[in-house]
Amino acid sequence: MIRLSDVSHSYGDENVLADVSLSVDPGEVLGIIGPSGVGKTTLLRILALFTRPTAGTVDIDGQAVWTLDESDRLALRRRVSMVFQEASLFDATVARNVEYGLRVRQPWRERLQDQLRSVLGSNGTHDAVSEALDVVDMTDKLDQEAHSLSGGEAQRVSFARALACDPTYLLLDEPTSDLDPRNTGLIEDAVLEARDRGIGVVVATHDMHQAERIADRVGVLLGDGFTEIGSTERIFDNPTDERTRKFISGELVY
Ligand SMILES: Nc1ncnc2c1ncn2[C@@H]1O[C@H](COP(=O)(O)OP(=O)(O)OP(=O)(O)O)[C@@H](O)[C@H]1O
Repeated sequence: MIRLSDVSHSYGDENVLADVSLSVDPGEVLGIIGPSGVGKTTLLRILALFTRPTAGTVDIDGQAVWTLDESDRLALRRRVSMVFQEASLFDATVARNVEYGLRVRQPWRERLQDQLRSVLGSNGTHDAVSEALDVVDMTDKLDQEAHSLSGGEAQRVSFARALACDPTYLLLDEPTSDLDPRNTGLIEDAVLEARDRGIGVVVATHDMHQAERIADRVGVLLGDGFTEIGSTERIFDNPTDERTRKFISGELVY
């Protein structure tokens, strides 16, 4: 479990998050909804251990990550994959892009072992790469150059790159904000497949309907913290906080 307890974060004088607490379990989808600029990316970066919060604690499986030394923290960080809002692929084929994600996440000992024993499947592609591309329906584009992909395809490859590492936790920052309905549906299906594999998925989105479709629990980020966090059904059908109710009904416009 990743757990944030009373986490606050500021950039200089600007307080972005205040006393945020949440937990993410393997095998669930947690949706973080809130308007643009409220701090969703900051929250994901804290969960990914990229950003150290100004205050509060971040635990992974009971270990307070910011009290650990660098190498122990890096070992925990390898269990978390993040997909950014913009797909950032290298100038190489789809397969190489996904494989690269796999390699950089491997501890050097495993990389060495992989080089010593053959890890290639019959078609010359690492099994984890093919499987991850299959989840996003991109196996037929293995050899295509990344720069020639459409925006939706590139985002699906980014997703596959994150999934191929076999993370315990997968963090997605507005994964479909610029995508058409077909690509959005493919990514949403892939999120559910990741969850069914036992991965804990966090999806930050300003699209509350997306959260309603795919999340098991939802946290509503308004102002500098959660107005509430709970089961998707309860948050959408019976919010206890007035600001949540207004945000979900569209009365609260940012
Ligand atoms: N590195 C940084 N330095 C200074 N301010 C920052 C930094 N990163 C984010 N901010 C500020 O923190 C606030 C929250 O930003 P953040 O990107 O976390 O929000 P968001 O909810 O993800 O927004 P969006 O949905 O538009 O991406 C914004 O006011 C932003 O300008």
